Amino acid sequence: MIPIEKYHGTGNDFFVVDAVEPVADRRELAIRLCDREDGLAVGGSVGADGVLFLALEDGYASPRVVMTLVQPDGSTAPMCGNGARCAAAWAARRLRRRGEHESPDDADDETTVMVDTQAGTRRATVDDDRNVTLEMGVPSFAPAAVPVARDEPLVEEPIGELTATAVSTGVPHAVAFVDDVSSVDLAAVAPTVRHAETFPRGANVTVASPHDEGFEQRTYERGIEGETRSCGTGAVAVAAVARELGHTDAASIAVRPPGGRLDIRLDERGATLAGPTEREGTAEIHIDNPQSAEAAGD
Ligand SMILES: N[C@@H](CCC[C@H](N)C(=O)O)C(=O)O
Repeated sequence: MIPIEKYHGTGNDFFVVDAVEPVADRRELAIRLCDREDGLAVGGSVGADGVLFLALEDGYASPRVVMTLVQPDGSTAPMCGNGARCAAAWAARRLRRRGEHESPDDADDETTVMVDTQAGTRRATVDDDRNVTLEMGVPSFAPAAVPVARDEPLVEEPIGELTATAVSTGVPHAVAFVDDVSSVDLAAVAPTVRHAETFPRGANVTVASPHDEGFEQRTYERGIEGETRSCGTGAVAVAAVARELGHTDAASIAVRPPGGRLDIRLDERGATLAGPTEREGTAEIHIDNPQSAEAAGD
């Protein structure tokens, strides 16, 4: 039996599997468990936006968690903002249970964890209420970084029915500002942008519109091929593009995906992404037949 935990960050939900577990085919497991109709049911929902395989390495001054995200279509993503926040919350919970979370620069009620992703190592702080603040690096508009198949940054250009700006926040996003995100038929307009030739590795498609304290956000994700309740790299992309296009000069920007609120800070050192995480429940699966899993509850 393989233990599974379920976490979400503002509605972007993930199964978590400790990397020590003997999973021979991670792709096959993710495809099966994440299916929204026939996948694994935990905490009142079926399936998930991905499986996080996490390896906790605690022999460092700040413990590290090595994160691999396998998405519902079996692809891996180099970065996931909400996934990395959930990974940090998972690691902090383990460390606290072992009584190992103290490090010299930790505040009393915070745990610092380094999250190793394919996009780089990101520092995360986790408070007692499972709010996680994650360093996200410097968003890049450089064509090679996104990547886009051209020599100049792609800024406010028409692609399909959207006017998009391309940015990398660890993964590629095409961000389009619209009057009202709720009036966009994202399932209809996003696939043309997501598969546009200008994005050789595809793109996540994020729409944003002004909101009292910041911006509303909706994202159609690569690897899920549909809209998610929240996307952390997308929220940072909204903030970065808003700043680039002169829609805001605020240092702290609230971005509201359908699943909650994320707070982004931007300065010359890079972006931080902050918001809540939640541990929804647990299950155990037989690796040969994950669909027969029984939710164990907490
Ligand atoms: N939901 C994630 C982004 C996950 C990766 C994305 N689907 C991709 O393939 O680029 C987030 O919170 O950032």
